[in-house]
Amino acid sequence: MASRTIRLAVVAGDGIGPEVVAEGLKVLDAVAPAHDLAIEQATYDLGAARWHRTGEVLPDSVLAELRGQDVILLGAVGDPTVPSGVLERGLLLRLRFELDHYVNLRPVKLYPGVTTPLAGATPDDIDMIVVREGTEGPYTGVGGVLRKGTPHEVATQESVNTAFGVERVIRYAFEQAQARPRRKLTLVHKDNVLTFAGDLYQRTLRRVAEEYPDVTVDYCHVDAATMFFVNQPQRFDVIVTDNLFGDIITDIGAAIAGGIGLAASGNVNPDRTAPSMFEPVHGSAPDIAGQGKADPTATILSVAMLLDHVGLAEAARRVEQAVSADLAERAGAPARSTAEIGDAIAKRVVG
Ligand SMILES: NC(=O)c1ccc[n+]([C@@H]2O[C@H](COP(=O)([O-])OP(=O)(O)OC[C@H]3O[C@@H](n4cnc5c(N)ncnc54)[C@H](O)[C@@H]3O)[C@@H](O)[C@H]2O)c1
Ligand SMILES: CC(C)[C@H](C(=O)O)[C@@H](O)C(=O)O
Ligand SMILES: [Mg+2]
Repeated sequence: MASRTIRLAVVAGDGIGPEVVAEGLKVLDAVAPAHDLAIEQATYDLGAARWHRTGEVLPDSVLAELRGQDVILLGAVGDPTVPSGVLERGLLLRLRFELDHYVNLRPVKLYPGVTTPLAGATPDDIDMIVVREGTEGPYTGVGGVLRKGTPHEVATQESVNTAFGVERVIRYAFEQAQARPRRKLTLVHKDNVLTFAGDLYQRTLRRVAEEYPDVTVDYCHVDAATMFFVNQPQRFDVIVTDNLFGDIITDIGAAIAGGIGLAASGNVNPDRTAPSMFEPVHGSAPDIAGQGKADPTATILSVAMLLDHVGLAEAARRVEQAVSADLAERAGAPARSTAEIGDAIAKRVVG
């Protein structure tokens, strides 16, 4: 009998979600035996198909079951046949909010041999962690619409930032920065315009910084940050930022580190009061769904983050090394299908 069992909830979701999740699970199954790990897997049918069939997005009973799991692996949600926001807000964001995923952890890392659009950039130049706030900011849904459909319509969407929420994500970012060789933390915001929220982030950063004297603190407006991602990515080590800015800069991060098919993430509840959820940064990619073209690497790297989160650092390293070795051989090689990439990485994990 395995010495460790993890209860894993799988929400494959829409579009390429099921395709990439299948490969993530393939690699997880491959790595488990060597680490004496058993996976108790529960699959949850959530997403566009269920919504069409039943009108349900995330029933409370399913949410309650998910709370009882150790960890969640999610593919992607969203479908062109479902009104925009129904699944994104009702399923994905509801999970992040209800399970208190206040850290959205998004590494931006160029692996050796991967082609980047940044001329001359090396893996040393692109190696950062974005700590994106996950439960506040403009994502809370506060706001509304007046006189809808008239020429006098007014739509508001407020950014909600609490002292409690800002401090806990900043503390987490300091811990990340302190554990890395460069020990540098950059706040990315827009405090010259968003003066209330930006000021709360700035004051909190400076107060918490006193407890981390060995971490260098820096600030960058988000518009400038998008530019520096492209022309000076080595400026960044750990970034802490609000929910929306973090969403945007991590797509840029994915692009500079070899593409959205490689970008992994974790929706982390650091206090472990509910299961954390790991998922690729990308969406359901309806333009390539069902064609075996999706790159499952982001999901497989998210599985590595998942393993690390549940305390299996050695297994996580093994998966990351297998991915890195696979990536190193891709340049110039013929394109492979989703399953072929998953097979190759699973084989390396075992071998
Ligand atoms: N976390 C999530 O579940 C999540 C994230 C982003 C978008 N979405 C949703 O996904 C749907 C599509 O959104 P979008 O088109 O803006 O973003 P997207 O990330 O799905 O796709 C953007 C582009 O990247 C490509 N791409 C994405 N993942 C890829 C992969 N693994 N391999 C190769 N190419 C890949 C797509 O083909 C597309 O051209 C929308 O409904 C959106 O709301 C969900
Ligand atoms: C689909 C959407 C709600 C989501 C976000 O904005 O967080 C996505 O873009 C992401 O990056 O995970
Ligand atoms: Mg996004």
